[in-house]
Parts: sequence; structure tokens; C-alpha cells
Amino acid sequence: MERAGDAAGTEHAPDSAAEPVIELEGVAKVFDVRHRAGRGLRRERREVRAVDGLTFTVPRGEVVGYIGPNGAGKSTTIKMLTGILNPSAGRIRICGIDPTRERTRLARRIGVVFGQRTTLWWDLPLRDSYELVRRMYRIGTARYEANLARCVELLDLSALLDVPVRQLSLGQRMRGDIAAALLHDPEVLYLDEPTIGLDVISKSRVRDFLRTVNAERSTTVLLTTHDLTDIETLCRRVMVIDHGRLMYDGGLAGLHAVGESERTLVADFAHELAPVTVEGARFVRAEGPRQWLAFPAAASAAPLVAALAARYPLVDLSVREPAIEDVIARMYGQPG
Ligand SMILES: Nc1ncnc2c1ncn2[C@@H]1O[C@H](COP(=O)(O)OP(=O)(O)OP(=O)(O)O)[C@@H](O)[C@H]1O
Repeated sequence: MERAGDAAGTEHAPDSAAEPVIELEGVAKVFDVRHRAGRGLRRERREVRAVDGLTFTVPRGEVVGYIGPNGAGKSTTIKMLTGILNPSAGRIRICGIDPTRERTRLARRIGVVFGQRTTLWWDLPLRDSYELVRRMYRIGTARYEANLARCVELLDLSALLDVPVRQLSLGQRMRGDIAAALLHDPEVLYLDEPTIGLDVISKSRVRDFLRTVNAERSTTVLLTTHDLTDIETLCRRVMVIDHGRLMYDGGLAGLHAVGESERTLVADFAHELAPVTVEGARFVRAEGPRQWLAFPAAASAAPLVAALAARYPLVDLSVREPAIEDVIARMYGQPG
């Protein structure tokens, strides 16, 4: 396995004493795809190696970002970790359980949220969907009520419980889905793009909730996302996968360092100014009183902000994260 992280020195030090909850050894998934060859009726077989020899472990309580370009093999990995797909080769254990052989037993220990699809019943109010989840998992009444109350409180669901799922906005539905995945107290949570398409407020509510759940219950989380802020706010460790292989396993700062990626400071001044100069950042462009400055993503924005505020009539500012695609492209030495 190539470990781009080794080049920069990974900042993530796996806690070898912690019990591994997710274990993969040499896992591969090959799809047999048939497609029409030429103009005739002849069909050719082609192999797609969606996952190609993955080996890693995740200890209990860790929140790991699992990122990569489109078609990298992220969803295929998650499907194998839930037992929906069987690996073509290798060994998987989740909480010591083989997902292929004991999918039903595993279902009690894991929760899954696919951002693009809902697991809720479209025509039923949220409350009734949760009741069905309770029966499916045979959750005891006291535990169910306590978990539901906690989710309702933290995800602000009380006004939504009697609304049919099809009438919920995307952000409301996502909060509803996340609660449904947690009612049975899973030890492991797989989240596939949980913030996709959500507005800023819904995203931050989902992130706060996941942080709280992880802190309170030591839930192990594997998070697939295209939003770097999800990783930044939730994950100490990030794995990059491409063409089904693990390309990086380490901290986000290490990933930024490998790719020399940059964040952008967007500064609004009281009036139009000549390009400002501040140590540690480079001027990118200006538009009226607004200027864009780039600085290394692994560096802190605080000293730059302090220097700008001391020297210029600063009115407002925000920091923009690089796109995950850009960070990964730079990691491979391509321009972002
Ligand atoms: N059922 C299938 N049959 C054939 N090929 C498949 C199947 N599922 C996935 N693939 C292929 O496997 C590769 C990995 O797909 P996968 O959906 O795991 O990627 P991903 O990293 O989740 O991408 P995205 O970010 O776009 O969701 C792709 O080339 C995809 O076309």
C-alpha cells in the first residue's frame, strides 16, 4: 500500500491499546460488467476493481473521514462493511462479526445513513417510522424513549414528529434519518454524505449532533463526504481512497501538507485599497473593498487576521476551505 502520509509524517497516532471495531485485511471487490462489443450482439465481460486490497483498522470511538474522488470505491467499501455486498477477497470484521456470514446479527450493532436515500417510510409521519424501527430492532421501551428524546432534543425534531416524511425538507429529512439510525444504540455508524445538499445551519446542526453522540457514547464513525468542513469539525483521522486503494491515512493537517493546499481569507475593508500585504499570505484578487488572500491550509488563520486588523480598516472576514477534490488533486501533484 502506498502511504502518501508517510512522506509528510502522519500526525495521527492510532491508539494501539484501543480495541479495533472496524478491521479490514486485503479486502477487494471486483464487479463483473458485461457490455455490448461493437455493433453486433456480442457481449464482452470486463472486470471493475472497485476496491483493491484495503487494509486498515479503526479503534472504538474514533471518527474517521473516508474521502476520495467520484468512483474511488467509497460506497462499495461501506456496502461491504454493512454486509450488503460480499467482498471478492480479504477479511472484514465489524465488532468481531463477519458481515457476510452474520448480516442480521451485525445490523443490531451498526447504523447506516445514506445521504442520497432515505430509510424512512415516505408516507408515514416521522414518529411512526421510528415506531417501526423500534419493532424491527426490538428496542426496549425505556431505552427507546430515552434515545428518541435525546435525538429529538439535539436534532430539534419535536415540531416534525407528526409530519409525513415526504413533506420534510432535505435538511429535516436528513436529521430524521440520522435519528432513525441511532435509536438502537449502534456501536458503529456509517455516514455516506450526510450533509450533501444541506444549508449551512442544517450542516452545522448535524455536525454538532454527531460530535455529541461520539463524545457521549463512544460511537465509532466512518464518514464519507465531499465537504472538507465535515472532516475538519469531526475527524482527527482521514483516509483517502482512489481506484479502490488507500492513498493516505493520517491527520487532515498532514494531508494539507502533502498537497500544499491553501485556504482563502476573504476580507472586507472599509473602502477600496491597494492589494494588502501580510506575512504568511499571498494576495489573490480584489473586487471593490473585498480582497482574497491565500495561505497554507495547515497554518492558523489567527495571526493573519490579527495582522490585517492591526494594519488595515478591516470590517468583516471569512475563511474558505479548499475543495476536497483540489486537496486530492494537489496530493497527486496535479494543479487543483
Ligand atoms: N454494482 C456495480 N456494478 C458494476 N460496477 C460498479 C457497481 N457499483 C460500483 N461500481 C463501480 O465501482 C467503482 C467504485 O464505485 P463507488 O460507488 O464505490 O465509488 P464512490 O467512491 O462511492 O463514488 P462517488 O463519490 O461517486 O459516490 C466505480 O467505477 C463504479 O462504477
